[in-house]
Amino acid sequence: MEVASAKIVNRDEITGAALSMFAGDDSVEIPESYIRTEEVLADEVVGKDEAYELPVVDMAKLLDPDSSAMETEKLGSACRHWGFFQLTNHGVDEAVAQLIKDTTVEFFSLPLDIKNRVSVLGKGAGLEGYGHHYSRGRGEKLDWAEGLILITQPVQERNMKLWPDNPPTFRDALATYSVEMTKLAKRLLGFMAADIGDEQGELVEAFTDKRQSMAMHHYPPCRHPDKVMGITPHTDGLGLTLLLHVDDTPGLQIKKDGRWFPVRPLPGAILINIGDILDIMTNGAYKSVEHRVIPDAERGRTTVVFVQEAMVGGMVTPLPGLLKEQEPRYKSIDLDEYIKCNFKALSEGTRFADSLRI
Ligand SMILES: O=C(O)CCC(=O)C(=O)O
Ligand SMILES: [Fe+2]
Repeated sequence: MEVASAKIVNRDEITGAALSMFAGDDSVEIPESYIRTEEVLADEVVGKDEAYELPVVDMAKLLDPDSSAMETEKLGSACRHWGFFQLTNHGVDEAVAQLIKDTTVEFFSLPLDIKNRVSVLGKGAGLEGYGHHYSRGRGEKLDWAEGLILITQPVQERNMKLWPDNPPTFRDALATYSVEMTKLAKRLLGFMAADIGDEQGELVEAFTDKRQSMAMHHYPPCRHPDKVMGITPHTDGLGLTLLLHVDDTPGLQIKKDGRWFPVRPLPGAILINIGDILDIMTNGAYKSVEHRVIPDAERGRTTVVFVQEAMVGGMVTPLPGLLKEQEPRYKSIDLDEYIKCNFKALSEGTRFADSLRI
């Protein structure tokens, strides 16, 4: 990540005490810094008794000329109304996906001193490395999770000192999966472009050869899931997010019409969501939607999340082609400046993209 942005982000180190607590050691009382019952219970969670369906988009149908138009409409509707969808038949090599899943589980199961070799506090790290997620405003409460964040593309921006060499498969598994995510994002963006009427290929171009980063999250089970948060409510500040569920433990919740909708992981699917930059680039047509994670009472949950950045000529801006027929709904801003402001706002518990609205 940009060195400039890295300094703004505050991530706490994972301590031995935190890991014992995560492991369910009852002699360790959950410290105040993790307790946020009021926040967890503040808004209603849609229960099992209410039927709802998160959009599912089928890449095979997008690619088939007979069904492509209808499926593209479905994709567009998901991006406009939910900001999230599960992508099936995504074409990511199964062995590549399995290897990154196994590698992620292996990494998190290593002893703390080994994981801390790539700690957020070491080797000049800021945003990158192993530790807690960012502390985000609201009294700087800590999330009930351990995580590893790394820049994966462009290759010359990789901070190899923070790429674990244990498990030994880690580096290759991540590099290979990163290429798959780049390809998948590009393919998907092509259909999004068709949906928003971007005829000049501006959207795909905006994402081509831009920075990609990844976050691996491990949310240990918590016997008091209404007291702690796995990840604080947020929208994704960057472009497009692609999330791989390593297991079938639920936990992610999406905000819609003031209520939290739990996501039921769909085996084999990749969960896609719109980040703030993509919301801005589509001039507000696609929604970057708030989400959070609540740990499960019984089972741990692990995810591998990839994030693609985007810009047009160095700027975060509604696509110029769209502005020929629409008034801009967002101000334009230099990408580096955007990233700095985005992380600063995150650490203050606010959302920078809101301040760009016209
Ligand atoms: O792990 C998850 O389900 C969500 C992770 C997330 O929201 C993020 O990395 O931005
Ligand atoms: Fe997120």
